[in-house]
Amino acid sequence: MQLSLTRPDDWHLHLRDGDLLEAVVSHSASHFGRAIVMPNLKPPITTTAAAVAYRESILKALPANSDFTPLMTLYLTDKTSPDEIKLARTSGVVFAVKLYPAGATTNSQDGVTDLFGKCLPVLEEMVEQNMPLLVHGEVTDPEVDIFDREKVFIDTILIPLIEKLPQLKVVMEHITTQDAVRFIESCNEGSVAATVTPQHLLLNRNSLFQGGLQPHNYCLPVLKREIHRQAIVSAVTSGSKRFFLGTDSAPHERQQKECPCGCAGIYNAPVALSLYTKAGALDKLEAFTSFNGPDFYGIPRNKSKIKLIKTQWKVPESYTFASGDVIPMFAGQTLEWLPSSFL
Ligand SMILES: NC(=O)N[C@@H](CC(=O)O)C(=O)O
Ligand SMILES: [Zn+2]
Ligand SMILES: [Zn+2]
Repeated sequence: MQLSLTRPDDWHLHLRDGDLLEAVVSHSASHFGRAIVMPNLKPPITTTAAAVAYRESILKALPANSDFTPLMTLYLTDKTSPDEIKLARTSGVVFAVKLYPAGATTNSQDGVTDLFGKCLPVLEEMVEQNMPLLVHGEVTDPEVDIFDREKVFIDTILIPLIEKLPQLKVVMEHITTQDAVRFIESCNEGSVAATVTPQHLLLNRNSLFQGGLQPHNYCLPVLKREIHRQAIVSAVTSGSKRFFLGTDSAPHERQQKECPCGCAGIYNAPVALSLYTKAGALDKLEAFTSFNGPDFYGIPRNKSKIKLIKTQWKVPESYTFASGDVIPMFAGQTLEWLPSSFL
């Protein structure tokens, strides 16, 4: 048995840089046509010039015959200027601007401290340029319980934001809660959408503690209760155009995960497509993986196809690269659908 899908895109991907970029990029390039590449490097990609240079290094790291296309993003700071947004638009290679609330996640220390106080002129220019805002949707107030940070972000930032700028295109990245699903469904289709990761679709917060602390299941926003996971599954299998594939594949070397203060991020690029099939409703899969994303971003769907073959395969325990080991999501487990090469 096999499934044929229009070649999918990944609308939320961390490719890193240097040795790690070289190590991981082919895992994404072998399954996906395009990917929205996150800008949270050290230092972050805050200018169009830096995005153009980063794009060049990604293209250089690709296998020779690959036609994978990186879609670049800018990292929003308190100091980003409206002119930078104009430059981004004219470059033709920057497709979105990413909002990291300062301190919310990996490499977010240069992020935004006060969105409405500092970034309104930039957001207005983004409306002008039809440039989407991608959000890591969590508040950073240490008083707010970590499991509530997404809901509080919706109530205190996202709802006021779309009231102020109803024409701004917004993607709520890596949604984790029933609250986020309801919020997205309440917004205008075509203006506000969400990406869904394999981990938030398949795992609940028990996976963090199953038989002991499981650092390779730790990501941000942190996994939530089962009722929230079920809401995410319903959203993805409903056929709604507002939800699309964004793996949030976020490689960290093993030592950075298995240590006293481990990094947040799950490496799922090699297994993501297989894992999304586990949500069920395979008849709805192609819209989620291959149609809803390009339709929202206003770019053409891919023309080529990829096959998923129904056969059992074992996920490697780890990938060993020159730069160190990276442990994939579902390491050592058996999966049912194997993505094959392009048709
Ligand atoms: N998701 C994560 O847990 N980590 C991401 C950052 C992010 O997407 O928030 C990373 O860059 O490692
Ligand atoms: Zn994030
Ligand atoms: Zn991410």
